[in-house]
Amino acid sequence: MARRPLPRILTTGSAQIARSRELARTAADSATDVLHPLITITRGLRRLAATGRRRWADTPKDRRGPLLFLVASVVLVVALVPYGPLLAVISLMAAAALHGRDREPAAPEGPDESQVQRLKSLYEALIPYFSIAEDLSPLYAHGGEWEKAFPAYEFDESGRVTHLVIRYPAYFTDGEADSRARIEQLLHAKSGRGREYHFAWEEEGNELTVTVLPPLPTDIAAQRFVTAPGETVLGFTDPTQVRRTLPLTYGEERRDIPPVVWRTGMRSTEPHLLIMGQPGSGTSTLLRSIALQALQHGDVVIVEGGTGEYACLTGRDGVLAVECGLTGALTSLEWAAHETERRLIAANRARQSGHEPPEDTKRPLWLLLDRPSAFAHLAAADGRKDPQSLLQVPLRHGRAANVTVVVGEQFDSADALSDDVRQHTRARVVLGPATAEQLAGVLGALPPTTPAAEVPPGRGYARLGAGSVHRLQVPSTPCPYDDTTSDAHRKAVLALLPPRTTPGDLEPVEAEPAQAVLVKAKPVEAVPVEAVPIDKEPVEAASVPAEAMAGEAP
Ligand SMILES: Nc1ncnc2c1ncn2[C@@H]1O[C@H](COP(=O)(O)OP(=O)(O)OP(=O)(O)O)[C@@H](O)[C@H]1O
Repeated sequence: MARRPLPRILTTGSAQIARSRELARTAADSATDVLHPLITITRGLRRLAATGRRRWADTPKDRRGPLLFLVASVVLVVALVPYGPLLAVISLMAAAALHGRDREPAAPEGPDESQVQRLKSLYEALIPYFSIAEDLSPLYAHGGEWEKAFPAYEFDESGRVTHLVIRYPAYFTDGEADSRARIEQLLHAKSGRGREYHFAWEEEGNELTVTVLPPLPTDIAAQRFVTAPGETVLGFTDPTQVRRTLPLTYGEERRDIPPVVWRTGMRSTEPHLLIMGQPGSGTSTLLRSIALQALQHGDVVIVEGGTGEYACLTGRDGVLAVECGLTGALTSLEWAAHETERRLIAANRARQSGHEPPEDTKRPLWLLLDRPSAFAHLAAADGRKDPQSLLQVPLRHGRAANVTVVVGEQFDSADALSDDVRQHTRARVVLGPATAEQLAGVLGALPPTTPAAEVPPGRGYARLGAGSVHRLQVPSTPCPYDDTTSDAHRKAVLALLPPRTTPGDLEPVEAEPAQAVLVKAKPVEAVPVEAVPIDKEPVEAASVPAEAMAGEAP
């Protein structure tokens, strides 16, 4: 069959067509330039009309009548005012021109080339971990589709991953800490260097969500936190796991930050705290912060074996003792052990007789020990008791007696901690740089985040009982006599100190108001004393049961 010839225009006129196309395009461009204001105003009018329609649809039916009346009145007034209609038209055109302007060009969708490259290399790196030979249609395979494995991703301005959802096959052993750790290490090495990543494993959906965590704020000064009695703020954390926030003052600014709140007292499941860290990591600062909060509602005994700098607390209302020497430490802790027993016995008696526990058993008593291991060494050299042995009763029975023990210690002296301290401190904090072994040893679990490249003082992790591990930043609570720290932060601490009530050099033994109260309370029961005409001081009558109580204790 003979071929039909092509129309002439297609065979000979291609150059002409191209020229005509060019001409048409230029004409269209010029027309667009000329008509641009008109196009903008038309677009604006369209948008204004759409907004008006939407508003009308959103207006409840019962309000439409009055609205219509209002609009009609405005139109009438405008129509009657001299030049009103002209002004109205000009205003409408101006508003339309304003609304009709071109909006910001939409950001290009999907990752750019370098981002695709990053995701691809991450995908390739995960293949050995997320595939097995028996899998006939593996999600992870060389040359496979990374889009299926990474359903969601976000990048920062520098092109680094800030959020990534990773799908993995159901046979991956995501319940095993080692398997998880391998993936977390790989992701950190490949895209997280210098930043902290949070890993959320969703075992049911076989998905891992990786999120970059912003650094925790380091500029929070000591202040009165909005907490209930029995609550102590250890520091501040990420909003990912803590729903509660505290309103905080930052100079003149106010911000809401999620806190790590530790509950103490009778109903607490973690009534005592252990803080571990490297030298200079901020353990003394945290102890000072706890002391300032504790003094709001209770009494504090401080035993200092390091360079904790608690001089600012000496002689303040509620501070029963600040001990730096072995003898003082032993005396204070011995008293604290007896006081715990006394409180227990008094509370038990009250319970048995169907009364409320006496008031003097309810006031919280805090024993704060900074580096007690320093005394262990001294005591051994001197052939005396290790002060830590006196913590046995407060640690074992403190919860029922409202006695709380906080121990701060350095990693290199961890061996010197007594078994009681290890067993009964269920609230744990690690401050400063720490290895995975150290973190797991103290917290009993690894944090769900990668280690920070730079660890500021007061940065670490907290775990309350069997709860999750939280990142933690302790509020800056410097010793106010330390003039190397910020003036504002020192002043903030000074403002929180209770007034001085006793001379700074008083011995703790003299500061035993609780026992004195008990002694005075006793003669009420000792009715026979009143019946017999003996004008003895009640102190003598009461001193017998007080001693007997101490003797009864286990
Ligand atoms: N949360 C914090 N915010 C700001 N600075 C802090 C914080 N914690 C500690 N620092 C600063 O770090 C330094 C060391 O703190 P601190 O004395 O509390 O550490 P430490 O662990 O007790 O060490 P050491 O036992 O060697 O004294 C101090 O200068 C202190 O001001």
